[in-house]
Amino acid sequence: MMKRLIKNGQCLIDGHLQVCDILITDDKISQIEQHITADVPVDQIIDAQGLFVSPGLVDLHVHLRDPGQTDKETVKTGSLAAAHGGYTTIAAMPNVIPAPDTPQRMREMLALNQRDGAVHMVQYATITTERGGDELVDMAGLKAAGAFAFSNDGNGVQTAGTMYQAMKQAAKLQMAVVAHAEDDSLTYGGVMHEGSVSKRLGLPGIPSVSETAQVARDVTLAAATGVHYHVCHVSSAATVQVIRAAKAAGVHVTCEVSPHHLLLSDEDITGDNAMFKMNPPLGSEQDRQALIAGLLDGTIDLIATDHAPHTDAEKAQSMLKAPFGITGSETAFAMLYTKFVKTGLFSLAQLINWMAVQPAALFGLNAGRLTEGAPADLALFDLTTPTTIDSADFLSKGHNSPFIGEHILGKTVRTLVAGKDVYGSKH
Ligand SMILES: NC(=O)N[C@@H](CC(=O)O)C(=O)O
Ligand SMILES: [Zn+2]
Repeated sequence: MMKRLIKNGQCLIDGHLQVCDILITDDKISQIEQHITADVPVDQIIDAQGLFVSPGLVDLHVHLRDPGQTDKETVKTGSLAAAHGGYTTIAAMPNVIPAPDTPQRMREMLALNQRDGAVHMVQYATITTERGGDELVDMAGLKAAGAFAFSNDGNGVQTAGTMYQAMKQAAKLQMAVVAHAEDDSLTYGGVMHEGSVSKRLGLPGIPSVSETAQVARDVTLAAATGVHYHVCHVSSAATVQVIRAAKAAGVHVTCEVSPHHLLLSDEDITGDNAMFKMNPPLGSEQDRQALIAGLLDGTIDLIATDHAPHTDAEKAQSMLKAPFGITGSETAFAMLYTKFVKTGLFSLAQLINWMAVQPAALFGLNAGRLTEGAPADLALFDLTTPTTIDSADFLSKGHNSPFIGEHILGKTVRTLVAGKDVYGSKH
């Protein structure tokens, strides 16, 4: 038996930071007390003086590019990047090549995740074959093979009838449908949010109705089928309102917002810079305020990064040519802590609720809690020493972050998964 004692950390107890000691026995948390005087000798003492000891964060939306685009990321680098960000459980999106759209491909994907993942991983299957068209996957077979949920992320499901049939089957299997909502007939080849900024910059805009119209369709279908419908990276005020109304009507809908949509708006785009190109695009300042309000009133359930690494060469191109997506795993906690908790808009307990507790609870994952008997998945953050986000510190292959150079608090000091060090023990 391996016993490790985390001494003198600060834990959230009843919503407030209090000094605590945490005893880890093998892969579980065996005791949490203000002071643990180990009567049995421990194998190691980890000094957490002055550090925030958090339940490991849970990210329901990451892109690891493996197999198929390993110049952008691999399961190994992407999961290490997650660990660097304080995440101990991540859900990998299926837009890899080949996509996990059959039970056999799912088994191969899970074997790769198991072999190379530095943190706990769950895996999305696609909704349709090759993540497009209208041919539904073998949902029962994919569930039996170990799929976490179904998503065509990267693309919306264009045909209502296809989404309806997918939801019916997923409901029967008690699996969630996780939607990238985007109606392709409403995007007009845009590269950023359509509004005054896109006009000023002379760049083609994506009207936000491309997201809202599909979410409105889908909450109607979700009501009719009873499925758990989860909306990815909600980005506009109108979409928040559709989800708010659907929740009030009793539809089983949940949703996530990404850190970048909370932190940035199209007003931050001052020129043709692909570091600000992602899908859905950054909305207006009014959209950003509606996303914050949606989180605070419970319409938005959780925060997920949509970590989407691309190569330096791809993102050095014009907004017209570069691929959509920015990284997020390694910057999310520190950016949100610095910009929202330090400024008093969110409490630390709310942030941890959105980044760990809720994503686990809503999807039935055994994660996100710092309690006796829970898995020893922990992140230690330094909330007091100022640092600067430096791409040289990234473990991701991607450096496509608009937050490089930001001055932050909340650097990750150490991350443990199932009682083992996965980040920081040598740093
Ligand atoms: N968000 C993005 O801009 N890009 C994602 C796909 C996605 O989540 O839509 C990607 O895989 O690169
Ligand atoms: Zn998406």
